[in-house]
Amino acid sequence: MLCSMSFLCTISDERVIERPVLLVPPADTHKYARGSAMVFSGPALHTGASRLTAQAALAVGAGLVTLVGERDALHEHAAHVTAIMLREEDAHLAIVDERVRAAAIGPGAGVSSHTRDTVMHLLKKGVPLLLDADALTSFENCPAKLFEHLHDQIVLTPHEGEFARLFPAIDLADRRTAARLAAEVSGAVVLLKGPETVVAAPDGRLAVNRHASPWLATAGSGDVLTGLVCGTLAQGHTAFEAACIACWLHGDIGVQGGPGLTADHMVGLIPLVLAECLSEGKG
Ligand SMILES: NC(=O)C1=CN([C@@H]2O[C@H](COP(=O)(O)OP(=O)(O)OC[C@H]3O[C@@H](n4cnc5c(N)ncnc54)[C@H](O)[C@@H]3O)[C@@H](O)[C@H]2O)[C@@H](O)CC1
Ligand SMILES: Nc1ncnc2c1ncn2[C@@H]1O[C@H](COP(=O)(O)OP(=O)(O)O)[C@@H](O)[C@H]1O
Repeated sequence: MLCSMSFLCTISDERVIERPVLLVPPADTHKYARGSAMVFSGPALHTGASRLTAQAALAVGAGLVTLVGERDALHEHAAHVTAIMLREEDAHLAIVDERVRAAAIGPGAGVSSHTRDTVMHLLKKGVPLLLDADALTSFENCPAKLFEHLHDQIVLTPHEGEFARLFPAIDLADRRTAARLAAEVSGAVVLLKGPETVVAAPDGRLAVNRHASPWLATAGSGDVLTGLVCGTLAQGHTAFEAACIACWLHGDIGVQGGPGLTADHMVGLIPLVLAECLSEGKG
C-alpha cells in the first residue's frame, strides 16, 4: 500500500526552504493510506513531550497516530488525548507492523539503556525513524554504535547541546558545515535546530529554513517539530523532504503564533498553517 504525497517541497536555488504546497488527499483515501505513525512515550510523569509529538504528527496529516509506552504512562496519556491511539510496549516491538510508515522516539524518553535498546529495535525494523532529544543523548558515550545502523531515511533532530554530545569532534562555529559533516559521519539526515535551522542529507544535499521566529524558543517547541517531521514521513515523503517541509511549517507556527506562544498552542495552529499551504484543490 503506497501513501500519496501530501506536500510539494520547495527549495530555492539558494537552498532556502520555501512554503510547501499542500495537496488535497485523493477522494478514495483512507486513514492507513494517509499514513500510520508511532510515537514512543517517556515513563509516567514524563509523558508531556511525546504527547506533543503525537498531537503534531496527527494534525500535520498522518491518518493515525499511536503512542506506545508503559501502562502507567498510557494512563496519563489517556487523561489528555482522544484521537490518538494508545498501545502498550512489548519487548520485541511486535506492535511495529508493516502498516507503520514512520516512528519517532526521544522527547521525554529518558537517557537510559532502555531508550538505547528501543532505538536499536526500531532500527532493525527498518521503519523510517526520527531520533530526537533523549534518543540522541542516550548514545553520547557510544555514537559509533548508533551510526553503524543509520541510513538516509532516518532523521536526527538535535539542538546544539544534543549535537555537541553526539558529534563532539565537529565544530559548531559554521552550522551549515557542521550539519553537512554530521550527515556524512552518521549516514542520516541531520536537522540542526536553531534560529536558522539547517537540514543536511548524507548525499550532500543541504537546505536552510529562515522562516521562523524567536517566539519558538519555548519548552516543547522541538517536540512539536519532531511530530511534524514524523507525521510528514508517515505520509510517504523521503526523510530529507519531510525534514525540510516540517521545519518551514514549524517556523510558520512561530510567525503566526507570536507573543505568548506555548507548545500546546502550537499544535492548535497547525490547521491554520496548513490551510495557507493549500493548493486550491489540485490533489
Ligand atoms: N513538556 C515536556 O514534557 C517537555 C519535555 N522536554 C524533555 O525534557 C528532556 C530534557 O530536554 P532539554 O532539551 O531541556 O535538555 P537536554 O538534556 O538536552 O539538556 C539541556 C542542556 O543542553 C545545553 N544546550 C546547549 N545548547 C542548547 C540549545 N540550543 N537548546 C537547549 N539546550 C542547549 C544546555 O546546557 C542545557 O542545560 C527531554 O527528554 C525533552 O524531550 C522538553 O522537550 C521540554 C518540554
Ligand atoms: N531564537 C530562535 N529563533 C527561531 N527558532 C528558534 C529559536 N530558538 C529555538 N527555536 C526553535 O525552537 C525549537 C526548540 O527545540 P528544542 O531546543 O528541542 O526545545 P524543546 O526540547 O524544549 O522542545 C527548535 O525547532 C528551534 O529551531
